[in-house]
Amino acid sequence: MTSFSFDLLHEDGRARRGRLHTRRGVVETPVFMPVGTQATVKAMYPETLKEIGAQIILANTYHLLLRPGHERVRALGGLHRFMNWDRPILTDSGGFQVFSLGELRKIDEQGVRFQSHLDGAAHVLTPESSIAIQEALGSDIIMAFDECIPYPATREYVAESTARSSRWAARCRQARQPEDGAALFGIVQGGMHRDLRAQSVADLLAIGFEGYAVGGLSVGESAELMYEVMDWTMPLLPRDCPRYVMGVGTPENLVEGVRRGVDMFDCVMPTRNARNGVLFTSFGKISIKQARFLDDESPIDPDCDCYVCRHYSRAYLRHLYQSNEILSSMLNTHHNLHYYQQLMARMRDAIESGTFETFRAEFLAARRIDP
Ligand SMILES: CNc1nc2c(CCNCC3CCCC3)c3nc(N)[nH]c(=O)c3cc2[nH]1
Ligand SMILES: [Zn+2]
Repeated sequence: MTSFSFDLLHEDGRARRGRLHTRRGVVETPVFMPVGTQATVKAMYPETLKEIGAQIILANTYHLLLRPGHERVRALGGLHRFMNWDRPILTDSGGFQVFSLGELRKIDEQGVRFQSHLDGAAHVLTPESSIAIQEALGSDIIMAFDECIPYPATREYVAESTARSSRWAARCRQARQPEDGAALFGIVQGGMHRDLRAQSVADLLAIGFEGYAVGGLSVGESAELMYEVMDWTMPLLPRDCPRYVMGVGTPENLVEGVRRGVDMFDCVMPTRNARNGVLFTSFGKISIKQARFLDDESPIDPDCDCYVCRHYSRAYLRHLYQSNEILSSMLNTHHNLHYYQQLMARMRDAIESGTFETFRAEFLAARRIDP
């Protein structure tokens, strides 16, 4: 059983070009991971995900625990077989979704008690059960069970919650089955406090993980504050381990995160925005429902070489969206995910050739909206 490892191949300033070796294949970093909440990246065939360059996707403990149930997925051969995706899958541990989706919930030392947002049934997630669920799903990268601290929060709450997440992290390490080749990542908390972030990193390093995520960001804080927390936290993490910032972000966030030494990202933005008709381009976002696209025969982005931009006009995509056609979500998602993957591929190349700062300057200069 090949175990998990990370190669640091190039550095350009604090930007890093690396390679993850997982039990289900290699992942070139920096990488953007499309979100597949309910065992599907919405509106995308797995074959199309591969065509646009997706190397690894996310799934979620919270959703799959509730439906169809992790034991059912295990009995059906695991998540990869279930959804016909033979590349790596990273699973989040469920805590974040309990807070952002679940109804009534109660958090204590044991874990989180909550009611299903589907049928109100009572459930409990603990560090031990979250790990067991992710193992049952067949996850290749398992996330520690943590509390994503809301923002804003009192310093006292941040300190207490972060200390509890550190205790939970130790329980996750203990709960992991030995050597099944899947990796376990710790998640740094600490809110927006430099000393509490440093304490959280120290706690996790003492336990030891194959990779380290920075949690508690993209929770309503400004981009500047998010970057400041990255500036404090990245240098404290081991240089030879992958760093993953959870729930981030816009194309600009990805460029600024890579510049600060982040290797892995996930965000629902490209897929969710696509279904709402918001499309990403090299010159900024456009909302395809606008009347100005009624007779516009040009592609979404003249600089994009994706299947959608090669075959369909803005006028047609606007028509599909206005008509609430299923193909609208399919084509918009295909283009947005292709844009995100291309952005990451360009950053990987730029770091390799030592031209990341030039890439960043050109990326920022192009951000305007066409008249
Ligand atoms: C959007 N902002 C944000 N997301 C965060 C997430 C979720 C990341 N995305 C998970 C996918 C979405 C559904 C299926 C899996 C966070 N997750 C954890 N465990 N901890 C965080 O601090 C944490 C923090 C986060 N901030
Ligand atoms: Zn395109």
